[in-house]
Amino acid sequence: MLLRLTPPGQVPLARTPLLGIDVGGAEANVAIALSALGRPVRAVSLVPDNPLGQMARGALGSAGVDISRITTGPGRMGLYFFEQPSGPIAGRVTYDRAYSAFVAATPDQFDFAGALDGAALLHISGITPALGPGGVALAEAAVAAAKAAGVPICFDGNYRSNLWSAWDSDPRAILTRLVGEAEVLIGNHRDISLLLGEQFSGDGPDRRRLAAEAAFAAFPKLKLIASTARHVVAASTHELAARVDLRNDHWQTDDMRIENIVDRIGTGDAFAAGLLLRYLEGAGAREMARSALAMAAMKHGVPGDTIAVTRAELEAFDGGGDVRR
Ligand SMILES: O=C(O)C(=O)C[C@H](O)[C@H](O)COP(=O)(O)O
Repeated sequence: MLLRLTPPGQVPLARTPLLGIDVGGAEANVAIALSALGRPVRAVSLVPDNPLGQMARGALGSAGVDISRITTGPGRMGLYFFEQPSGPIAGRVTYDRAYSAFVAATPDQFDFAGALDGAALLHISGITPALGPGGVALAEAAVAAAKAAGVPICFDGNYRSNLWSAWDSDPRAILTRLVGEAEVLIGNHRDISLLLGEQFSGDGPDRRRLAAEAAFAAFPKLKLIASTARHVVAASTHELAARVDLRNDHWQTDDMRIENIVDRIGTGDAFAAGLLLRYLEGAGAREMARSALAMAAMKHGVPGDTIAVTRAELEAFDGGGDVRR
């Protein structure tokens, strides 16, 4: 978990007198979205014992997530600054999260086995190991505990090159070990290329199928691979499709055009929540892809890193439009 600081409007970070504050973090975003959709969710983390840690914990707690396993420890809260895309200028993330309380923690400070008691799934993101050796140790301990308890694992690649390049890391080796234990992988052909050291040729859906087949062959535990396909038309207009590959089936939705984007951060995590909601219910590829795409699409209209919509709101989603009253 970390806090996001955002200049209002399109003001550049270097000149802003004001910053808005939100709670984010890949796993936390999924936890909040799934909880709002009606799934019981428990979060495991460690935050500093100060108002910033309380804010992070509080965001999960007020969304109905079980925060009894979020403890406190010495160190700081991780931060990041986000400049929204603006016309021809790309958006930008500036991280300020080294030496966070979370990465300073060691696996023995967590009771992963206890936290996983009764769990249907462990969700973990590739951002956690990208944080440094401390993050790798925590991610590996959580995955080992899930494996020992027979709890399936969902791994969302979430590749963050700026985090991996900030230390002497070997992302391929680390991510390969984690994905090797996963039943669900959220990642596209580029994530799979990074894992396998192999490029996939072809266009769009063909390349994704080739990549998925290679990943299924390399990682025998994988049952499901899901990804988004994004086409950036303009800063505030994107086209988005969802793809789900099972070993014996696949589904790719049509492109959905999303205009007047308010905030694109957290759309991948909203996608993960929509996917997992239906995966845990045993839905097929088409239903999972549709639910994941609807959640991702809706997140583009919500400021901040997180989205909390109910199941009824997800099911009523029809691409937006006028005011309902
Ligand atoms: O970058 C990080 O370290 C974070 O965890 C902050 C954000 O909350 C997630 O990155 C959102 O991820 P997307 O859903 O892929 O946009």
